[in-house]
Amino acid sequence: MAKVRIYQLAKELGMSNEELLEILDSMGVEYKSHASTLEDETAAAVKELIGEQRLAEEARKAEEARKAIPHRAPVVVIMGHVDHGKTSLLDYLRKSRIAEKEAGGITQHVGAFEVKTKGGTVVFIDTPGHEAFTSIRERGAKVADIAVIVVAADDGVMPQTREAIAHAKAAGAKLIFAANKMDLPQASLEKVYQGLMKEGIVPVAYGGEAEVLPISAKTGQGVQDLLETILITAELEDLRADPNAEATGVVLESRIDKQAGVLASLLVQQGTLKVGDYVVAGEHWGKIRAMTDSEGVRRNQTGPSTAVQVLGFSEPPSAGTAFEWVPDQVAAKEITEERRLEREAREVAPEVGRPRNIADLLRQMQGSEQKEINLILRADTQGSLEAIQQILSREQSEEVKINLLLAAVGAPSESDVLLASTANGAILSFGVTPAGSVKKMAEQKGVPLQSFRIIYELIDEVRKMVRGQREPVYKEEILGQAEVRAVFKLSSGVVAGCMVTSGKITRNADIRVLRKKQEIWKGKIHSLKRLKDDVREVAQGFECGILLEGFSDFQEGDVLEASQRVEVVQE
Ligand SMILES: Nc1nc2c(ncn2[C@@H]2O[C@H](COP(=O)(O)OP(=O)(O)OP(=O)(O)O)[C@@H](O)[C@H]2O)c(=O)[nH]1
Repeated sequence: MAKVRIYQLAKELGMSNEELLEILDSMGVEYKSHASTLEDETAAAVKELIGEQRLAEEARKAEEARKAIPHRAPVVVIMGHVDHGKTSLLDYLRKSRIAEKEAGGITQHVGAFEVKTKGGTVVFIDTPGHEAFTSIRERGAKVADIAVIVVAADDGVMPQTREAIAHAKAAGAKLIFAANKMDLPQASLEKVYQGLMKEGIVPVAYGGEAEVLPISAKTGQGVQDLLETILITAELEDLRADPNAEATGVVLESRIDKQAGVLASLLVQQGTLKVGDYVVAGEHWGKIRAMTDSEGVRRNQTGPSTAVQVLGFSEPPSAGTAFEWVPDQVAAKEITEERRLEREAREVAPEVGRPRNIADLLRQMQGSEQKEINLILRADTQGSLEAIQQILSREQSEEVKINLLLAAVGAPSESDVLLASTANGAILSFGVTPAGSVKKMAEQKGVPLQSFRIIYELIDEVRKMVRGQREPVYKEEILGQAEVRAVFKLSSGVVAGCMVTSGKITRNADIRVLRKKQEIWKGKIHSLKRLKDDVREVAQGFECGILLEGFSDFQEGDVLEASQRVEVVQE
């Protein structure tokens, strides 16, 4: 390699000769002038140094830019076991907020409400429960920064408390615990502490990091402390949002009102939403005609960490969908139309790319340094659950970590599927059978769900995965057959006009051409059309045009057999 002269390197690095000479001086490199040549190693060292300096400068600028963005209020969701007091806590917070205002203030249900304290504002999502929350998360939007997990202090940690913890963690929310019903004589903070410790959560009182606040949603005792803890947690999280950015956020709720039309509650997370703006949410769009805040006040605009009810969507967007600002109606229509078409294509396409069992999950992680299997474990009894957990913890290896999202007694539920889908995890059940609806949902979402009757078979499965002993085995599955009824020679190639005589022909299938039952060619489809349209599949009884990749010598009466490779689930 030709040696580089100082002025050449300066040019390459986009700096002046003087600047580069200064750097060379600081490195102790000797030279005569800017025309002197540099050793290869010296040039490489200079480049590395400059690269590092530039990276540091970029990081500093990025941090400066971030700091210039104002803080925003934390958004909090309340979760917990049934009857532990989620609704009561929300009611208390809502009432205390109204009491601070003039009596008689009309509140408006907009999906979230603000509680203002001396230390700052906290936004609470109006609906308790983790399913809704996780389905929002599953759609890719993050709605809550903090989850308050309510645990009734007379009852202690219960199955849904565990689920709530798992869901909140999977969603990346910070957890704060509220030991509720402390007004009851049988309430025991100690019981809540013990229950949490069993889940591996160590309360501050025991030297750990988990904030556990004793409260009563009935009397209001401790609620102020809870609010303060939320604000402190939020401060540590350093939550910021740019009010000048294009508005984005999440649809919290939507419904059709007989008089007003479509009402949607939106949580603005970034930017400022204004009356007159166009927004898209999933496959729906709207022009914001009016906005009302939680106090029932008409607004012309609203900034980050606020919820408003808006008028202007022509159809209700689904709760949990992210929304975003778009410049005009043309963009709104085009984007929503594109999304609709994409969904339709997905619906007819066979599920590809989605993991179907743990081996697939692991393969997807190939390349990452430490693989982590996210598992949900369901078992018939606490005893078997603990036994499985203990053995599993020994099965982890340097490369593969087993991360138990949730270990609970009872059959896998739809909420488990949501959780697994969000966290890209798998569900293993022992001695319990998932309901048909749960299996179906798992299938739809591509969540691996496997049931076992013998503990060691379950362990064996995980062990094989962890040790990577299991190579996938495929078998061929025949999808269907089509008969060639006519041959068309077009400029694009020779198209076989076919009738699907059994099953279906899919666009991605492997094709075998059979003539008098003998295979004469094997390969892939180049295009599959019904009438003039490209389609993903054609079912029995329908005609279609098939162009193959590399075969054109069709004869009437040839049979095209479609098949696909499926992984054999090994026992
Ligand atoms: N004594 C006492 N009772 C409470 C307290 N908080 C809630 N309760 C009572 O506990 C019961 C359940 O409270 P909810 O607020 O409905 O509980 P939840 O968690 O929202 O219940 P679900 O919505 O069914 O999951 C109600 O009868 C409440 O009155 C409290 O702090 N003290």
